[in-house]
Amino acid sequence: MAAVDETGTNATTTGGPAPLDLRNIAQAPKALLHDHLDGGLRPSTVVELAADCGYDGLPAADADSLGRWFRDAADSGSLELYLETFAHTVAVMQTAEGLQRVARECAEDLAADGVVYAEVRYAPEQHLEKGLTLDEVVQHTLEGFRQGESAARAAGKQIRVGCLLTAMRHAARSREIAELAVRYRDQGVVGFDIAGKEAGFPPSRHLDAFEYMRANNAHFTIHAGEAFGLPSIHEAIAFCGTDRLGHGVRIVDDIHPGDDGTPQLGRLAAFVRDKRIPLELCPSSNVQTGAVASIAEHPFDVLARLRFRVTVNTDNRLMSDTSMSREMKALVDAFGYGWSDLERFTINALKSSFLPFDERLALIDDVVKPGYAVLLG
Ligand SMILES: O=c1[nH]cnc2c1ncn2[C@H]1C[C@H](O)[C@@H](CO)O1
Ligand SMILES: [Zn+2]
Repeated sequence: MAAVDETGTNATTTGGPAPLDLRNIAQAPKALLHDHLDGGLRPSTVVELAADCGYDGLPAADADSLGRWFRDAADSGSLELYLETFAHTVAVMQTAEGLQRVARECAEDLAADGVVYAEVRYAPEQHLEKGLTLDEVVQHTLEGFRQGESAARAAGKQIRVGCLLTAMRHAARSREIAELAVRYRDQGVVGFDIAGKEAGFPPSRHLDAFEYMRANNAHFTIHAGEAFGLPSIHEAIAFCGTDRLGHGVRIVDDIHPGDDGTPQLGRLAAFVRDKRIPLELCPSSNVQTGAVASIAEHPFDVLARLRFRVTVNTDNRLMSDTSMSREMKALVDAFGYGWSDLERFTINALKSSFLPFDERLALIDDVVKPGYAVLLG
């Protein structure tokens, strides 16, 4: 993989590290663990699918205005208001064609941005309004991901997409969705998750779903420690046995300066770090929902310096008007990271992925390390 500078020339010809600009970051192999299918549609696709399926509730008629509307509406300072914007994407993802197209474009867009491995999640229970069954929803989405992987390959880009099935935490279908995830584990579903409003809906409401996953040696992550703090993280780990934390950013509330000023970890933070529990951090999304005040004040750097298993994620590319490369660039600008930091975050993500171990290793050794070696110069 050749790195290019802003003029499009090959960075390796000049020697030394490639400039850390957006274009070169897009060339770097990246791994993404936390991206919502219904939060990553192209605005133009939302407009077209709405016309196809007769949805007349869109807040804007053309793709550019609609893209701006999503970003502005999601910039709400509250998770509850942020989540309201999904009504419009979910509305156009109710048919076989809609689901396949959105999944295909998701894989293509991530691949074009240099993502080589992605775990993309969505809640099948939200896509039954026009009569599809849960199984059909999963089958159409998996078919879309496979089509997107092939299209990316034809365009010279390599990507592997694993799917996570999410249950909505305010609803009562989590056990059913966990069973669905296990049923499709050999066809591209790599794990399970719960998402939605955090306050008032603790992860322990869904204990039987997590027990089912554990009983089947299957992987799961839990959105926790985003809009609600340490109790939610504690439950997700201690009672539910989560493999990873979706966001988990509020773990920083259990880290305080000691008498000599160095950060001291409370028991929960120490447990998360000791156990290498991955944090699926999503910087831009956290600013939009008010979980943190700005990227510069994001605990990402504190956690990275303390050697937590930090990973960089997009959460919702449409609502945050972002991409994997832009999230990385924002962190580079805020904290002065270099290529070796970005490589470490990428390897962290692959180590934490729900892929079989040998496949994780192959991506790290054959794709990620050689890719960053070129950029490091
Ligand atoms: O960041 C989030 N926190 C909690 N729930 C979320 C977040 N982003 C998306 N969701 C919800 C809205 C989607 O409809 C659902 C499934 O992808 O997950
Ligand atoms: Zn999320």
